[in-house]
Amino acid sequence: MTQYSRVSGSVGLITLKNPPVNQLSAVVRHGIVDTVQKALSDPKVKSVVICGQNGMFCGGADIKEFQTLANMRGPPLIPMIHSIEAADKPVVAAIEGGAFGGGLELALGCHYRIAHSKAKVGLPEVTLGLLPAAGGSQRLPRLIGVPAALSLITTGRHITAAEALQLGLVDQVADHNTVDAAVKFALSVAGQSLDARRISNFQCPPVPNMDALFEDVMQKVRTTARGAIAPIACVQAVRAAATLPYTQGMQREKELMATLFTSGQARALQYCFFAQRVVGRWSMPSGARWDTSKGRPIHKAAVIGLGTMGRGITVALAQTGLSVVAVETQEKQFMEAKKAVSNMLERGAKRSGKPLAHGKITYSQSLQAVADVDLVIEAVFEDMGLKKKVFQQLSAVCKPGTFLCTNTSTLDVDELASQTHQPELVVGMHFFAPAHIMKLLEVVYGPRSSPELVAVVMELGKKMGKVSVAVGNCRGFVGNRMLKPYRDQAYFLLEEGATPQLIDQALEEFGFAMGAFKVSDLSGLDVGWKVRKEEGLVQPGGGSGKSARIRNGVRYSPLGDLMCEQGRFGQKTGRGWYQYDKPGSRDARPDPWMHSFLEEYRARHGLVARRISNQEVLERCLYAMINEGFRVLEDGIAAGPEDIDIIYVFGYGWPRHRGGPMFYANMVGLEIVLERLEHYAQANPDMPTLQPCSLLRKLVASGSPPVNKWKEVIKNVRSQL
Ligand SMILES: CCCCCCCC(=O)CC(=O)SCCNC(=O)CCNC(=O)[C@H](O)C(C)(C)COP(=O)(O)OP(=O)(O)OC[C@H]1O[C@@H](n2cnc3c(N)ncnc32)[C@H](O)[C@@H]1OP(=O)(O)O
Ligand SMILES: NC(=O)C1=CN([C@@H]2O[C@H](COP(=O)(O)OP(=O)(O)OC[C@H]3O[C@@H](n4cnc5c(N)ncnc54)[C@H](O)[C@@H]3O)[C@@H](O)[C@H]2O)C=CC1
Repeated sequence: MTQYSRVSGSVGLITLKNPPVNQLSAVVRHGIVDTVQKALSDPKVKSVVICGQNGMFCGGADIKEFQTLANMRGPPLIPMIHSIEAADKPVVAAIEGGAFGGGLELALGCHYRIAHSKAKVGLPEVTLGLLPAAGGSQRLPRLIGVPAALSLITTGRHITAAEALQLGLVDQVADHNTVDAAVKFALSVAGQSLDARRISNFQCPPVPNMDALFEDVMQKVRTTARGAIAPIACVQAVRAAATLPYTQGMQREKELMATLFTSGQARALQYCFFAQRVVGRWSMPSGARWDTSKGRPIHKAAVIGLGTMGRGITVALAQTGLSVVAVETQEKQFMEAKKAVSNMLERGAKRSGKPLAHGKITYSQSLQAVADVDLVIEAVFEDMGLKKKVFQQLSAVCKPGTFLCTNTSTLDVDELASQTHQPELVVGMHFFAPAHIMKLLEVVYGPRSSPELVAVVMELGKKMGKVSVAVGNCRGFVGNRMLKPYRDQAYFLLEEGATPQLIDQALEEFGFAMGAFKVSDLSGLDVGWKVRKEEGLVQPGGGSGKSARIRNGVRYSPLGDLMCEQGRFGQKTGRGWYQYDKPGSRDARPDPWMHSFLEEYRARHGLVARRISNQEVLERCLYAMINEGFRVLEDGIAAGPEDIDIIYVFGYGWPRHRGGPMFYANMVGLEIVLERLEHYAQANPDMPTLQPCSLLRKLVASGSPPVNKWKEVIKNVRSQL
């Protein structure tokens, strides 16, 4: 709703009231239209202030209304904003908290904008697969110029009040009560001419070499968009602002929005927005939940092992303001880590403009140094024997009640918990490299893990700026478990006739940041090789005969092992599935050696290369992964499809505009996914990961309900077990 009052004698004060973020639902839009009308027709009112309740101006259109066009009743935003701009009394927006999307567009229709110093503003529509279509794409470039508007609109980034002031987006910044400041300001401008304040009448500030600017921006946007259409439409809309009169620009904005609005991409991105919030409301099979489990404050934390991961985790913890004890036993690593952490912190401070967190870290080469910490994150080598020893030591050294966490990427968290005196105080905190940058944190609980600990770790993840997803314990947890069948299929396709480039290109065209083989080169082929050797899967020389490509009755590809035997570990050795200029270089080039290697391999194993289509690459890699996702749901390892999708979007480079693997399956059609899996499973009886999982069959049998209804089917399936 919207509240109206007259304050200071002659100022009409309109307050948006719609928790949680005063989003512009139909009722609010009605309220604005009515109260603006009231203020403008009241002769006692000389100026108007629009603000939002609870320290928040407005979070934009009500995204929930976008689910169906039929929901979008009530006065449309565009004429509402026009009538504010056309008013003959000054209208001032008092921006506290934030003005985003339609909220900022509303403020741009006002004649003046005053923001609190802690407020943020932005046009994040692009992140929802849309563009600022309530005049934002036309007014913002007219106000702050084309280059700055392009930067804000194509990225959707939120900017501070200080930056907004510098850009001329707001007129004043208030340190104290913004509404009071706006009322005072409104009194001071009452009666003044508004001709120069209506942004739609402005000309865009001229840009030298405008064609070149737009070409350049479009090229950059196309590269980073990875197939997303909204950023491209945003550039086109701003171009219309720069080249067309306002009314025609608005027409173009409307046309572009109509295409975006009905696109599957907008649905996927809006699903991701809500899914990200759903995963914060975690639950455990025991019934413990986010709203009934209370954590306790963590003041001091420790990191054990300062290798690749430990360094990033130390930085992420220190940046939250915690005291951190960083432990590394090897002298060389110890010295290098200190320097590396300090550089990472400096770079982080430069990027964020926040003060350095150096002083909060103490370094030690002894585990004894962690005796008084509240929480430990272990990040030593991926070796069960070593980790067990470290957990036994931690259990002996740490004060009672200390939370013990492991950053293992695959090992059994329960087995580690069983090494300690208080197994209920052990969970996995699976960070992704680089740990201080990557947004995803998988929080892995076991059957004995205490809800208090899960609450603590989820909260800590939030403080570190992570998107934390609570999942159950199994090999590879959710992310790496689902990655295995995806990677296996990529290897099998190589055997059958594909090349690394062909497969990667298909996956990158789909929208992945990197194809499976580029990722493998980046993370190092030797990592998986070590694990496979420990599991007894590796036969020197790749083995021969029928058994060479079968392990435990299941198809196995020794290709990765053969690559490692040749020292081709990926980027680190300058040779992997691709070749690189030098070790450590990132520029992947196809390697002609690969052609003869694969030919020779196929000849040895009696395989005849065939043409592999992009469609087969996508179906086999993605549907195998999705099928495993259904198994993860069936096993209760993930609470719902949102958890899986968020893990993939934030941790594995899955294109956000495709919503995550489970949402994608829903978009494709579950019956189609099932049919294709059946087809491939029949052709490859030695690949059980292609055998459709029973949950997928049950979902199809129950009419392929939309993704937000899957939990009900899963509940029924699980109750029948
Ligand atoms: C042909 C059709 C023509 C149509 C023309 C329309 C053109 C347009 O211009 C379209 C738009 O406005 S699109 C909307 C643009 N606004 C945004 O993207 C802001 C989204 N919200 C945020 O970024 C953060 O919530 C924010 C920064 C605001 C606050 O962050 P916090 O971390 O403090 O809080 P959250 O946990 O994110 O959110 C709290 C609860 O609020 C819900 N929510 C947030 N924004 C919403 C919004 N705009 N609409 C509906 N619900 C919204 C959010 O879901 C959460 O609730 P729960 O999910 O229940 O927890
Ligand atoms: N590298 C990656 O991309 C990811 C790794 N992980 C997991 O993180 C853990 C660490 O991996 P990385 O950082 O890559 O390994 P790393 O080999 O770079 O670092 C491990 C560090 O632990 C130190 N260390 C070994 N024993 C120790 C002990 N008893 N006390 C103190 N320090 C000790 C080593 O000296 C080394 O510096 C592993 O469990 C791994 O599976 C998880 C996610 C991603």
